[in-house]
Amino acid sequence: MSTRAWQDDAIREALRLYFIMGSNNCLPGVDPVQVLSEAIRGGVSLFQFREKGSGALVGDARVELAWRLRELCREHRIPFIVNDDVELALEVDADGVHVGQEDEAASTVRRLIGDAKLLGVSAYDEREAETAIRCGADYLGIGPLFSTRTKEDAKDASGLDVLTQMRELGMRIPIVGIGGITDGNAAEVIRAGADGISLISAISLAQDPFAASNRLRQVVDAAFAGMD
Ligand SMILES: Cc1ncc(COP(=O)(O)OP(=O)(O)O)c(N)n1
Ligand SMILES: Cc1ncsc1CCOP(=O)(O)O
Ligand SMILES: [Mg+2]
Repeated sequence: MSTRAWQDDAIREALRLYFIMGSNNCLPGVDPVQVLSEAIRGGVSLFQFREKGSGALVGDARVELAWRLRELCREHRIPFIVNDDVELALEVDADGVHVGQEDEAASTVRRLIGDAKLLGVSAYDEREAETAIRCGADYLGIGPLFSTRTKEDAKDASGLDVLTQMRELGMRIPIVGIGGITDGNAAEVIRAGADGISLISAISLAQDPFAASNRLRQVVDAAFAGMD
């Protein structure tokens, strides 16, 4: 029997609108705490702190921002995930960690964080997905599905067939799509088999993060309602 604290249905619900952000993803002069606050008000269901890449905060400033965003999520009962950095996740008592293929091995991360925290793993194709599941992933981030300018070292866009094929192969693990997702293609991602959408720029660079996340949440919820 699994000793994991998170049930798949609760994970699927949390994945619906998964916002990822670091301070360098925001418009110049815009406070990331304000962006996340507005995004949560608009319907974000899960948040990942991803402070990396050019212009990212480092050292104490990075940890300080993690704490502020972590507290905001706790206040609103939104799970808080840390990208890449297990030590930081443990320090701020995050709800989980997300790692990719170039990061610390998923099996090691699972051992370090235990069964009470969520483990998200990125996968580009079915083979990486199968390995991630064997290594203890609670959910998969599949992508980039569409082309993205946000991640400097992103692979080429895969398109949506990878999602359809994973479901056809019988993979039932909670899945979130990532990469170039907007309100114009979000419904297709859900219809292809994802439990939710994860995105950065469609919210972090929006003039109105509340309106952007509200619209995205409506598109996702409508796509699920249309599949009933
Ligand atoms: C939900 C989600 N899916 C995929 C990723 C990408 O992870 P990774 O490939 O490790 O790349 P970085 O984000 O670390 O640059 C993600 N962060 N979140
Ligand atoms: C972190 C990450 N992993 C694959 S694509 C990507 C960036 C997603 O950003 P955007 O939603 O702005 O395309
Ligand atoms: Mg990573």
